Amino acid sequence: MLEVRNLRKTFGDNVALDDVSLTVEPGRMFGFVGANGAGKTTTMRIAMGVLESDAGDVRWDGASLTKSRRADFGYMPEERGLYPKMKIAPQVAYFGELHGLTPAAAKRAAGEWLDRLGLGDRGDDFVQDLSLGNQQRVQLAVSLVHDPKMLILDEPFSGLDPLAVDTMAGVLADRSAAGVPVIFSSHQLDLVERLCDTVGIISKGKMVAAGTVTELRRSAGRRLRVNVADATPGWEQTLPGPATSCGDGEWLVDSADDQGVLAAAMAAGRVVRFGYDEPSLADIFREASA
Ligand SMILES: Nc1ncnc2c1ncn2[C@@H]1O[C@H](COP(=O)(O)OP(=O)(O)OP(=O)(O)O)[C@@H](O)[C@H]1O
Repeated sequence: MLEVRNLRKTFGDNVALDDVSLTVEPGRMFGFVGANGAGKTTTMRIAMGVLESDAGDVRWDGASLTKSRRADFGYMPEERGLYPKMKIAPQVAYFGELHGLTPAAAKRAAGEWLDRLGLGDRGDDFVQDLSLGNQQRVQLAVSLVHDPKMLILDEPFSGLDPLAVDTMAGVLADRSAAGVPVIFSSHQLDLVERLCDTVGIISKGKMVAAGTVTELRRSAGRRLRVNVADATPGWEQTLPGPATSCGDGEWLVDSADDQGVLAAAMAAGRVVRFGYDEPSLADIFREASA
């Protein structure tokens, strides 16, 4: 289990992280979301020991992280980190050896991961000759080649086509199912909602919400969605709570009085839609980041 506790980090006067904590449990996929500059990369860099925090600590399985324990982690940095003029298969194997695999084991694992990621026939190509999306697959192979105990990935899905997204998502889900804690940052909230057990929302250096998507939905509060065909204009003023128009006669109503909303709608005309509206992660994100 990875525990990030009370991190603080400043760059000059800029407070990049202010008391940031999060936990990634074994077999869980944690989606780390936040606007540009919110502090995701800084948090992950500190977790990987690339950057030092001013305060707070990072623990792995209950103990402080040391360099050698971090060697068991797989990391996809935001700035990536491949050698453009080196061939793909030897490069992935080289990173495996850096993490302690024997040359034979590293070569075998590199071949297996490149096959799995759809690059089995590109092993002799130079990295610089691959498309950006394929370079990203190689970067994923590099982060996985040594069978890491923890995966930390900075925007692994950015710039990938839908098929590559599916491949990447499948690999991460497999690793997570095998018990590996996985944390990744992303701006693709639909993807995070689909893949992650737990989500953390960071805004201006502070964690403003964390939990399962169900928990976040519950705390965001439910609203009623109602649509009345041919209603008299202004009927929404009879509702027992503030209403926001969604267009085409549909309204979102902030009210715990569901029967009161239904009664007002029925009095206004023919009710063609009525029910609770589950906020999407995008809705929750907008609210939490406001
Ligand atoms: N090396 C650095 N020197 C100075 N300021 C930095 C440095 N790295 C990050 N920052 C600042 O720290 C804050 C957090 O940046 P960070 O890169 O962690 O955000 P992020 O959430 O990863 O953003 P994005 O989604 O754009 O990648 C920003 O204000 C950024 O300008």
